[in-house]
Amino acid sequence: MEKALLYDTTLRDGMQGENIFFSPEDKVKIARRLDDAGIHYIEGGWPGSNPGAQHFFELAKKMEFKNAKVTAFGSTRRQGKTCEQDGNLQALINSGAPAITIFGKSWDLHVESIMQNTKEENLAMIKQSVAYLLSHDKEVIYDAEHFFDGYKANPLYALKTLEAAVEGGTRCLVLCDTNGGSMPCEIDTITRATIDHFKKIDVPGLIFGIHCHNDCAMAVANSINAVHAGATMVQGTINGYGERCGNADLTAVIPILALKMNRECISSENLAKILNLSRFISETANVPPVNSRPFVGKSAFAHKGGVHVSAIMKNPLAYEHMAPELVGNKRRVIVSEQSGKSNIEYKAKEMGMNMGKSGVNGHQIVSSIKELEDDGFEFDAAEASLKLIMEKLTEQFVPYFELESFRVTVEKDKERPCCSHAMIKIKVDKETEITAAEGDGPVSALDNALRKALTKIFPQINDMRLVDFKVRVIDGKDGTDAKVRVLIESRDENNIFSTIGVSEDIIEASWQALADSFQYKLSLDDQNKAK
Ligand SMILES: CC(=O)SCCNC(=O)CCNC(=O)[C@H](O)C(C)(C)COP(=O)(O)OP(=O)(O)OC[C@H]1O[C@@H](n2cnc3c(N)ncnc32)[C@H](O)[C@@H]1OP(=O)(O)O
Ligand SMILES: CC(=O)C(=O)O
Repeated sequence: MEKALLYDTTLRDGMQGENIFFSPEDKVKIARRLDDAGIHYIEGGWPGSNPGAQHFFELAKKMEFKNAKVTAFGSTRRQGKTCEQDGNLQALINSGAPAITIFGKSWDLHVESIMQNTKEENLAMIKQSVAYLLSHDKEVIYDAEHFFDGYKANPLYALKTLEAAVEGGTRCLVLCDTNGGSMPCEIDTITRATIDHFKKIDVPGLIFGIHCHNDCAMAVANSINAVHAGATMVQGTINGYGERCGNADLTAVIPILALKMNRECISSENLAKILNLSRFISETANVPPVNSRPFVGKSAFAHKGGVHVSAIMKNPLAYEHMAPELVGNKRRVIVSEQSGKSNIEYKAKEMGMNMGKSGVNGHQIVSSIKELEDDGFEFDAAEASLKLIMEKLTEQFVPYFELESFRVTVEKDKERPCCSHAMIKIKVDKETEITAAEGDGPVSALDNALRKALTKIFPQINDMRLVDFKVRVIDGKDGTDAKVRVLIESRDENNIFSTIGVSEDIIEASWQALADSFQYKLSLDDQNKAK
């Protein structure tokens, strides 16, 4: 089995992505998770760039890594300075990182018009900087910035820059598609030609790496093509964060290398941590996870079309390219207007529901759900309400409370902000409860009043809180008024669940979603007790 080396640059190139920021302490936590997942190199930042990066390397000196080597990133020395005079090279050495990655210029356009340098001085900068860092007992990885664009413009010079790095002593050349504009076939051809060139020179122990940006949505494909053409190291970031459109997403690259290309790079135990690693990093970056992200997204193994669900119930291979558990993900079935009876049967089993003795079958349930979706409901976003509807349709619904009436008032005067009050009358076990409460808004007042009424009888309600509230206006059909769809997300100690309400009136729609969340929470607790 051929080996692949996994090089993560989330903490450096990932942080060059818009809105991505990690404090040094965040970086420590992320580095631990990357190490725990078996990543081989963790690039911690550019110590010559900012105090935060330097602080991370101070913290990293005290850390023990079981799998990974920490790498500090920087550039070759500046023109007109010696290596000893170059603050950036000194900061790399002082970082204490055992490995150092420096980038140098491969494209004559950058050498001449951007650095306003000579080609010869650029070669000297590369060779001397590599040699200088090696003389300080560092492993040196050479990132050939813009290598593919440089090769296309002037192949002989681009190869000379790599030769300079090898003459300086590095044994790892990383070919970078810095602008992300290369196509997979170009990556393949140029990587092969470059590797063949160095085979003729015969440098013992020389390996190649790849670093791709995603400007043409090709970063993963280009990285995989480079490996196919002979590269060993793949640089990328978790979730594909990075400059402009990002880097090659390691949450896709790693499963592809391990499962599709049979490269020795990660144990199956660590591969199953990829989903949690992806979620942890998006949580730390405070960026919502992308549902459609291959392998690790919530929808990566979600089946919505009835034809698909019917088939995967017979054999998951029918619509899944791999078992979701291999990357820590799971299969999901969604019920919607695109469903057939199979979605209902699958869902009922998953929810631990039998179809009841009502004589209602999957076909009848699915057509009722299609009618509700036509009215504006959206059950793929509200599985708790879906369960309650299925219970109602199969005559298994046991209400914990019934609404008699509610009244909500909102007051505003020019002196004070808005203030909402709700009064609610409900029936629990033939007893009538009347309560009133205030809230920041009408839904919060209603939530507080219902909570107050139910807490006396069901104290477990206190474990549950409303965490998200979304309203969407849905176009009226057949000349009717526009409706609103309210989605509420609630959370208790162990569960997150979503409920839905639809009405022409926002308070009525909110009430439906709110009432479903309390009903669902109480039935969930009873089910758990019964287990
Ligand atoms: C492809 C990549 O993603 S490489 C990584 C890019 N990442 C970053 O830029 C983030 C960190 N950068 C920084 O904090 C700052 O840009 C610093 C500290 C590195 C440099 O800051 P400054 O000294 O103020 O320079 P500034 O950012 O304006 O310009 C970059 C300089 O580096 C030079 N340079 C660029 N690449 C290289 C290289 N490989 N070798 C030597 N010098 C280089 C440029 O020619 C320019 O030089 P100039 O100041 O003589 O014009
Ligand atoms: C080195 C690097 O980040 C690049 O070339 O894109």
